[in-house]
Amino acid sequence: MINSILEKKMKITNLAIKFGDKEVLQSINLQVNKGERIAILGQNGSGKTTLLNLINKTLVPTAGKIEDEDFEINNQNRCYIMQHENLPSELKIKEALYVLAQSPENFEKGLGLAEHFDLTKALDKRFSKLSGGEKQKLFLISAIQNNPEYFFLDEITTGLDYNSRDELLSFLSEVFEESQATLFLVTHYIEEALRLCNRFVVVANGRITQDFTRDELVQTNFSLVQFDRLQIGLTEELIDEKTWTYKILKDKMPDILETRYEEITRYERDFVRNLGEIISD
Ligand SMILES: Nc1ncnc2c1ncn2[C@@H]1O[C@H](COP(=O)(O)OP(=O)(O)OP(=O)(O)O)[C@@H](O)[C@H]1O
Repeated sequence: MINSILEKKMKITNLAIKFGDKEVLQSINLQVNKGERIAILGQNGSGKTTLLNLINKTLVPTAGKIEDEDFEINNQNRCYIMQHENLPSELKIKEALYVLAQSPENFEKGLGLAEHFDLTKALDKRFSKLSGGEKQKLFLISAIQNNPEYFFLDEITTGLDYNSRDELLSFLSEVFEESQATLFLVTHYIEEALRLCNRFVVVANGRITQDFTRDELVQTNFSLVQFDRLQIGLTEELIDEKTWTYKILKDKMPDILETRYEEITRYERDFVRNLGEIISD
């Protein structure tokens, strides 16, 4: 079953886009298997959201092509969630799930998901009264109730505190464990990419400069500093001393720079996560 899904491919060739005179993406080449969960990483302004929007057809490229006949992405089978989504402030969660459900059965599924993910008590709360984490959960549930095959998630945990982010990531991990959906996730957070994705691509200088599967990361004994390189999208020669993450870690926790990500302690992990937040803000 999984094999037959993975045989379905999307092929992106020499994709480029300009905004006015500004060439944001110049030559993107990427082959995606259906069912992959891809983290799109890179510095601010590198073109991650633009790439996401080209793949989900919100934007039209100025050159190149996307061959995605095997995928058949449309408004019914995709969900697209961004940072700081909004709904009318007076709408209650239950009403939002109802309005956004594609059928009565899907609405029932939404209510079941709300119960499963501890939102039952909040069903009668108005949108304006929800916390940031509750809002993002609501958007995810309202999308998941419609059984999407494709997820386009753009910095959905930015601005959430540690506990809300942790909860949302557990929620999403559970969703993806039980589904064969394809995910494109734009994020600045190492933790988020590692928890949700099985492939990591970095966009820099209008191109994809790195492309790793999870297995490749594990086989190379990937350390934190290497992941930081990936995330920031610089080549080995340019990196070390020039990144803030590296400078701060070197100063505060020199030992963990070469420690394998899985082996660092919870405290160190939180430190790095907070550092990631400071840097990307
Ligand atoms: N509609 C638009 N019109 C003009 N310029 C745009 C438009 N959309 C994006 N850009 C520019 O394209 C570049 C890439 O933007 P994009 O949002 O894709 O980057 P990003 O990697 O997602 O950034 P961030 O990490 O800050 O969210 C930026 O310089 C941005 O200003």
